[in-house]
Amino acid sequence: MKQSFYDLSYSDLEAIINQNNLNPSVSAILFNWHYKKKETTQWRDKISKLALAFLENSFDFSLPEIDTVYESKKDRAVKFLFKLKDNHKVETVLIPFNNKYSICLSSQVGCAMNCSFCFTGEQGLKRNLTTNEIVGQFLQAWRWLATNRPGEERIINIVFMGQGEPLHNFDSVKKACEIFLSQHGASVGVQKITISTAGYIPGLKRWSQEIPGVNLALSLHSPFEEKRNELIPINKKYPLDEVLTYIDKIPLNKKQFITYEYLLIKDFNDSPNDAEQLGMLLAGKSAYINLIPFNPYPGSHYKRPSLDKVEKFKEVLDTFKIPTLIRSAKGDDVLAACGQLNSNN
Ligand SMILES: C[S@@+](CC[C@H](N)C(=O)[O-])C[C@H]1O[C@@H](n2cnc3c(N)ncnc32)[C@H](O)[C@@H]1O
Ligand code: SF4
Repeated sequence: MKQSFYDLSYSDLEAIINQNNLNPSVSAILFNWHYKKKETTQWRDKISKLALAFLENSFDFSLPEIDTVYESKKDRAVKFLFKLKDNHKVETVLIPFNNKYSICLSSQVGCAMNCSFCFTGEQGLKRNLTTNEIVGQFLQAWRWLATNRPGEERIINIVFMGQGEPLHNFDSVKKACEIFLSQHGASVGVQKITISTAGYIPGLKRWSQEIPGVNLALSLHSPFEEKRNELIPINKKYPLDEVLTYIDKIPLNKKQFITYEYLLIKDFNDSPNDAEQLGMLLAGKSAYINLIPFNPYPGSHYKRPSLDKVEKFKEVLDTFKIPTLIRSAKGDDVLAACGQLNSNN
């Protein structure tokens, strides 16, 4: 089977082009057409016949197939169900703001972490996604926008908040980040990429050493170890205390901060005391808090707190002077909001 072109970082491609004595400009031409112009055919006319024959014999240029597109009637969010070559399926979401989008990428088919509030967790882990399947989600979503919402094909943030635990599939996620960041291609700014984790310490170590500029979001969800154990089983192996101690030691650049995501569940972790303890835990850190009211899904047993309760929770955090945002549930009418992705069909 041919290797996917979309698994190659720019330096991988350069090395292959050099080894095969092809014109060095081929690498820049390919990255420019695929990732900057996001165009799949015209690059073929821009290189020699020799280089074209070599590339077509060596690489697979196909992308994950779009199986179904779900467009929110409420807020222009778009969810894609992709069919992969082995018939596994995975979901990706375009989250709108103004006429731009953030893209929420999946890193695994399902997830091994089994969090008690997450539809993806219910799927279990089927397998890791390859780099080309991650990069492919981005390119296909961009092309869908160019065709269906011309003028709106502006994806300016990339968040690994779809299906899966990205730090549990570090190699593929890291290579995908390298491809997105490459100056020869999409040239996404490092601060525009965020990896969200449930707190998988081995992956945190690799993130801090290998792609430290990429933003990190920690799914915190309770300042209390016992309650967090109930929500995120991996907390029993990597307790919050150890995760925060590890994160605190990571040198951040001046513009960098850690986002702490806090899922709000009615009558479970939404009291003023929970907010107070959370504030005490994070006060003084380079922190942003994102409050995420629980998004229900078929068969879920938790409930979302009232908006009034959510706002009161935020008011307590405001007293600690920690910037806090209440995240709206975009695309929840098509099960496209946080934690509602599930491709088990
Ligand atoms: C689906 S996860 C993917 C990234 C990574 N696995 C993690 O847990 O951070 C992205 C975010 O969605 C949150 N989430 C999961 N299920 C949710 C639900 N039902 N309602 C609201 N947020 C949810 C997670 O806690 C996490 O903060
Ligand atoms: S919240 Fe994240 S880590 Fe937990 S099951 Fe869902 S995708 Fe996995």
